[in-house]
Amino acid sequence: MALKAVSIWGCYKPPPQLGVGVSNSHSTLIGNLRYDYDKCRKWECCCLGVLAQRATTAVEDEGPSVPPLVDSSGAADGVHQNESKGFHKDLNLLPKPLTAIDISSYPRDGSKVRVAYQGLPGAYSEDAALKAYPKCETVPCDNFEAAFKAVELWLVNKTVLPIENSVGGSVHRNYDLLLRHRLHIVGEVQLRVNHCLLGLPGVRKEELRAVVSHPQAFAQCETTLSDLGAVKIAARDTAAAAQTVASNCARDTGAIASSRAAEVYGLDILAERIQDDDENITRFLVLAREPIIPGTDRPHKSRRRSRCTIQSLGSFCYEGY
Ligand SMILES: O=C(O)C(=O)C[C@]1(C(=O)O)C=C[C@@H](O)C=C1
Repeated sequence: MALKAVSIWGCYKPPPQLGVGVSNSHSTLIGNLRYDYDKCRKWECCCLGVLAQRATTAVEDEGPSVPPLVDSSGAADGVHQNESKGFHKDLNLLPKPLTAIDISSYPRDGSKVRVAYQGLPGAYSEDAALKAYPKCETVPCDNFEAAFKAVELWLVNKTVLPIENSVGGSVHRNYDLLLRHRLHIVGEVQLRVNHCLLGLPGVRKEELRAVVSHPQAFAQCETTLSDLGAVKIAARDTAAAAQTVASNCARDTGAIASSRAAEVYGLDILAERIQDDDENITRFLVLAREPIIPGTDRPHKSRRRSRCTIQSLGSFCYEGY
């Protein structure tokens, strides 16, 4: 799903998100962000259809991987059986059932890797997905649960999720989700998060009475927030906060989000790098259905060879592996 960084005034239509709405205490403001669940379901079904079709095509293109069995009459086994039943089809030409390898994490037909993330276009999680896979197709999801499900249902290849921030600490909910789902950690992305204060075009920061953002972003920008003295309103992600300000035309409300979110939702940047700690890093995990199996095709060298190997194996033993 390609993103266009265009101004949203009057015409921005957010792309469909996977998943269902989450209740929020600021329902009047945030409620506008919810998408029609039926539309999302239709979109999911459509994606499933496309994926299934793509996978089937890939298998058909490959042709038979095993040579047909030939009986004493010289006829291929499948043809022979079919002819005896009155059919004239070679069974080997029929599409084979899909296997996990057919729909691999790197599609064979050259199509893009699809990476799900929680939030709207312009969220930091999308930045993390694009940092990990610069050419990927990012798929916005309504919540983390939906991002996990998108991988499990083969709608996407991978998902990225924030796991901890250098200032705000651990994202506990995501540890729970990691335990509840059977996805594998296949990578890690460290993203430098530079928060901006955004507002409607022409608004000055002194005019702001409220600020919308993700609770993690609030935790990372406490000094700026106390200087502003504005009321904090929680949003599901920082891009949703930017979208809320833009779509409500709220001149007295700002958002804490990225400079990319400002571009996507047509907002002005009122202040940059407003986080308390300049080294504000969020660590994201990349999850997939299949684990990465370390290769056994190459020998691993060590200078002090056997002694070193025994020592390193010993530390695994010591740690109880
Ligand atoms: O709100 C976003 O944009 C997110 O991607 C979520 C999130 C988080 O949950 O930690 C990611 C990075 C920042 O630390 C702030 C928020």
